[in-house]
Formats: sequence, structure tokens, C-alpha cells
Amino acid sequence: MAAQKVKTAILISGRGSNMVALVEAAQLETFPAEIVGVISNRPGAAGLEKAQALKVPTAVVDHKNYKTREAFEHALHEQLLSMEAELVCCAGFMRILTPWFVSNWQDRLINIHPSLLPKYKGLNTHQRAIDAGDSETGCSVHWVTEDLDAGAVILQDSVTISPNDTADLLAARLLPIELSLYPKALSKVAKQIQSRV
Ligand SMILES: Nc1nc2c(c(=O)[nH]1)N[C@@H](CN(C=O)c1ccc(C(=O)N[C@@H](CCC(=O)O)C(=O)O)cc1)CN2
Ligand SMILES: NCC(=O)N[C@@H]1O[C@H](COP(=O)([O-])[O-])[C@@H](O)[C@H]1O
Repeated sequence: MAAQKVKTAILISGRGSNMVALVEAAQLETFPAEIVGVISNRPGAAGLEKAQALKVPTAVVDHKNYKTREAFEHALHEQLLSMEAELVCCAGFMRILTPWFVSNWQDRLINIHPSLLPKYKGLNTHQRAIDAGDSETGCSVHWVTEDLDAGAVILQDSVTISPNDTADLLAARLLPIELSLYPKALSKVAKQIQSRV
């Protein structure tokens, strides 16, 4: 008997390119995850319309509507529960999550980060790699822990840095690699979850 697909929700804040890649990958009958919803902390996120066009349920939990980070995360948590999420993928989700949220989703929360972790945690990763004179950078899918971008790496892939690269050019060259990597990582994690007793 085929294992149940892992109910997966995706958190976004912006254009949602990685989210689209995950949704499209999950449309394959043999893919081990089912996308049950897309949630944005920003009402105007372009990814919301992309998810709706793909017939994926969407919700907005606007962090600006809450006085504290914890209050925002309680609302986010309730929305995830309402979607019956078993796994959460951060995909361009631009909020640092508190230990309370991370503990509630421990070992069920992953993220894609635009660097070869453990190098360049945080923001502005491409400019930092360029400024450091690195010959390559990349992207990493990792487990989310309370420490920012410090969780174990699940999969990562690299791209060379050209002499005249700007951060924008690098991000554009890296994006197709991200869009290929994240579905592979989600498949790997979903199969691991399916095998948990
Ligand atoms: N506890 C954790 N939370 C998050 C992680 C993580 O590993 N542990 N990964 C991030 C994703 N991320 C980089 O990949 C990241 C997202 C946001 C920020 C940040 O500084 N956010 C600011 C607000 C920025 C904004 O709203 O534009 C903030 O939250 O104050 C850094 C890294 C997801 N969360
Ligand atoms: N710190 C998190 C972070 O910077 N994530 C990065 O934001 C972009 C989101 O694009 P998308 O919304 O089109 O997937 C992606 O490049 C992702 O690696």
C-alpha cells in the first residue's frame, strides 16, 4: 500500500518562485508530498496570485497586524494547523522564527537559503560572497532551528562567481539552481518523514 503523501505548507513573503517549483513538483503522482497551502506574511506578495493560479489554497498572516513576534507566530501556527500541515517549507519567507515556533515544528520545518551554508548566514548573501572574493556561492536547503540558518544542511548546490558579477546577476543565475534543488530536498525530507514510525 502506497505511503500517505506528507501534507506540506509553504511560507512565502514575496514573488514565490521556489513555491511554484515545489507546487509543480508535487503535482507528480509519485511525489511524496502534497502541498496543502501557501501562507504569506505580506498581503501583497506576488506569490499569492501564483499559488491561486495553481489552485493552491492561500492565506495571509500579516506580521504587521500583531504587536509581538510571538503573537504573529501563534496566528501562523493556527493557520498551519487549519491546513493540516505536517511539514513546513520556508521559501523566501523573511521572518526570523522564535524558539517557540521552531520547537512546535521541530524536525518538520525546512528553508532554502541563498548561500553555501555555513557561510553567509542571514541576509545580503551574494554581495558578501562577492566582497569576500569567493570563486563560488550557491544555495542550501536546511532544517530550521532557533539559530538563524544554522540547521543541518539537507542538500546544497553551487554556482561560480564571475569577475564582473553583481548581487543581482548572481541571484538570477542561482535561481534556476534553487528551483531544481528545493523539490529534490522536499522529496528527500518527505520520504524520511514517511519512514518515521
Ligand atoms: N529561527 C529561524 N528562523 C528562520 C530561519 C532559520 O534558520 N531559523 N531561516 C529564515 C530564512 N532566512 C534566510 O534564509 C532569513 C529570513 C529573514 C531574515 C531577517 O533578518 N528578517 C527580519 C525582517 C526582514 C524583512 O522583513 O524584510 C526579521 O525577521 O526581523 C534573515 C534570514 C526564516 N526564518
Ligand atoms: N533568507 C531567505 C532568502 O533570502 N531566501 C531567498 O529569497 C529568494 C526568494 O525568492 P522566491 O520568493 O522567488 O522563491 C530565493 O532566492 C531564496 O533563496
